[in-house]
Amino acid sequence: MSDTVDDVDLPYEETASQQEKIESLRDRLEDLEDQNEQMRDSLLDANAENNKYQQKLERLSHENEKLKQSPLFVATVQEITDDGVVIKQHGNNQEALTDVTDEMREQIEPDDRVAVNNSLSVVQKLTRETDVRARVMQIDHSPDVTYADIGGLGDQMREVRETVELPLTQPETFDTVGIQPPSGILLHGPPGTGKTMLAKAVANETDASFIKMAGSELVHKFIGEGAKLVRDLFEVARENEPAVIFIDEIDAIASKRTDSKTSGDAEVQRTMMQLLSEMDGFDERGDIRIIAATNRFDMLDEAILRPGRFDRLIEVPKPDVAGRELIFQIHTRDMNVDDDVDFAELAEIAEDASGADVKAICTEAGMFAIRDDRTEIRREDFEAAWEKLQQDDTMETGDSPAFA
Ligand SMILES: Nc1ncnc2c1ncn2[C@@H]1O[C@H](COP(=O)(O)OP(=O)(O)OP(=O)(O)O)[C@@H](O)[C@H]1O
Repeated sequence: MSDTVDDVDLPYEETASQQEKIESLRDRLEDLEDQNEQMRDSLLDANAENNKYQQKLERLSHENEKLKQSPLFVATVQEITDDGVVIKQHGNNQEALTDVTDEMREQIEPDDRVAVNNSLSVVQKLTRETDVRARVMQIDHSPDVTYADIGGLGDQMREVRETVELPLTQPETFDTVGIQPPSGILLHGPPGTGKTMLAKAVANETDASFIKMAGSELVHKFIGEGAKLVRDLFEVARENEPAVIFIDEIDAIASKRTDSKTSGDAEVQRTMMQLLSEMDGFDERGDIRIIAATNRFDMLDEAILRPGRFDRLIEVPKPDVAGRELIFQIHTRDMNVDDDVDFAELAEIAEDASGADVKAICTEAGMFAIRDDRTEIRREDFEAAWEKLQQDDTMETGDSPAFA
């Protein structure tokens, strides 16, 4: 708006008469008014158009949100072709050819997992966070359990160290002796006896990542994905070498074959086969050790116990009286315990308690002291805690005194 009168191109000659100048200026004014009118119309049209697009955008965003909210299905990208994207749906394993936006096409690649809606359009690519594998697989780069935290499992600890720690820390010893280190070890025994702790401790003491997968979650929650998740598990371990893979509740994917031919069984079989084939390729696996755990040893399929697979079986029983005493000492390390508390005596009383039970007794004893407005935990607190635990357990299970 810096125009001054001097800049304006006057619509008349300097020599024109006053009357002619006025006429010319009036004409120019009319022209300008017309132009102004036209521009205002265009502006109004553009505004109306803009509103229309704005509304459309809002509607589409809303629909997009709705699409994302309605249940989505998980599929794996098989192939990206000029005709569209071939996806394989999880659950029914059916393949479908679907179209994707250019933007999505750039983001995805074969083997990616994607969420699809009812009409099988790809709505989003699953990232590691949203991806189920992040939910079935827990990766702990430095677990905080040490051997000193485990009470009463001397023999088991020695065996775990020999079979897991030695191949990781001194692989050359095995080369010199000319034997292959055991492939996988299987810890079996009642719940809450320290199987997970053993696996975590050995990972910690060898500076290995601890990668845990729960067998039951694998087959019950992520139907149709078991085999892929097992493949992913080993891939993640390779990315995080040295690593200890811990498969908890392995019975869920490796129980004896049943005669029933339901699709669920077929899925479990596929998952187990994948696990076996990963284990059979163990030689190339480098710094990865595999530990599995089960409370249902009797249920296991022989196939997983063959040489080269889980060929080292370690029983992790409930602690004996000396073990319970040690576990009491471990779990009261940071507690303000009265001098009159005798752990040997408590260990006698808490007969049949597992390590997890002993821990629960300690925590509960602390709660009794707090409720009684005390900061020191007395012998009667531990006794009351054990009583309570037994009662709770009888109410829950109707039988066993010790809970899992
Ligand atoms: N031997 C033990 N020494 C010290 N604490 C123990 C011992 N066993 C169990 N605990 C306590 O119980 C908790 C549960 O143990 P853990 O998860 O290792 O048992 P688990 O055998 O893997 O059980 P599950 O079969 O139910 O998975 C541990 O975090 C620990 O506090």
